[in-house]
Amino acid sequence: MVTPILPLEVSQALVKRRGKTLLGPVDLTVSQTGFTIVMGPNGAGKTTFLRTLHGLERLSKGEVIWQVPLTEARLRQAFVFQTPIMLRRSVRDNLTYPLTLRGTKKAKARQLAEDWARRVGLGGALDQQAPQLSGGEKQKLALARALILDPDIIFLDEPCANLDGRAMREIETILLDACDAGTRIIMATHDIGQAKRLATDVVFLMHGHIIENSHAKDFFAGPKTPQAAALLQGDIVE
Ligand SMILES: Nc1ncnc2c1ncn2[C@@H]1O[C@H](COP(=O)(O)OP(=O)(O)OP(=O)(O)O)[C@@H](O)[C@H]1O
Repeated sequence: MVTPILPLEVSQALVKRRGKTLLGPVDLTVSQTGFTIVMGPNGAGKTTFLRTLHGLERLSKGEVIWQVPLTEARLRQAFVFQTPIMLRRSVRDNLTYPLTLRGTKKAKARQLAEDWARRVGLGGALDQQAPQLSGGEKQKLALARALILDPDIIFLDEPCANLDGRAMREIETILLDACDAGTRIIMATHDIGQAKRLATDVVFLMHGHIIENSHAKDFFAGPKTPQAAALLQGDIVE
């Protein structure tokens, strides 16, 4: 049996750059299942927080501990950036590339690429050059490219920023399906409606600190902090 990589234990994690604290110290346990939405105003540290969990940020102090060795944990997680970077190749090649890098046979990789392209609505675009796709299509390709590796956990940094309602809904459906299939999801968003539609729990950040970490139902029914209450009311939170 494969050892689960979760729960993830974040202990006193601190990220400082040039004397400025960007994040922390933060403590958090990421459970094995669920859809965590990370909220907070601009500059609160959401991106830094996601990057820290994923292992992209050098910690000034503290630890991020997976249940498996780090080299293995790295291979079993994925990150989707707000502005995805596409290979200057076809949609098909963008999808097969991460697989062949990991040793998947060419025919199998092509098969999976075709399956995933279809699942995200890009079945008709397999031979199109990826950089020529629309913003929403690029985001769907970025998602497929992450999910094709069947990660245990996926981090997403505002994947729907600048997308219209239809593209957003399509991406949300893909994410909810992945979550139902057992992929742990942690996603930053500014969109309160989206947070309500997707979250099982919410991490609310202010000035690099987690000031709330609650079940989504509790958070949206009655946030514990005035900052979160203000944000949910549509007030400006700084
Ligand atoms: N490499 C860096 N060096 C110095 N400061 C940084 C660095 N990266 C981020 N910051 C600062 O850290 C703070 C947190 O940034 P971060 O991008 O994590 O916030 P955010 O909540 O994701 O913001 P937004 O909602 O605007 O995307 C900001 O004040 C930012 O300017």
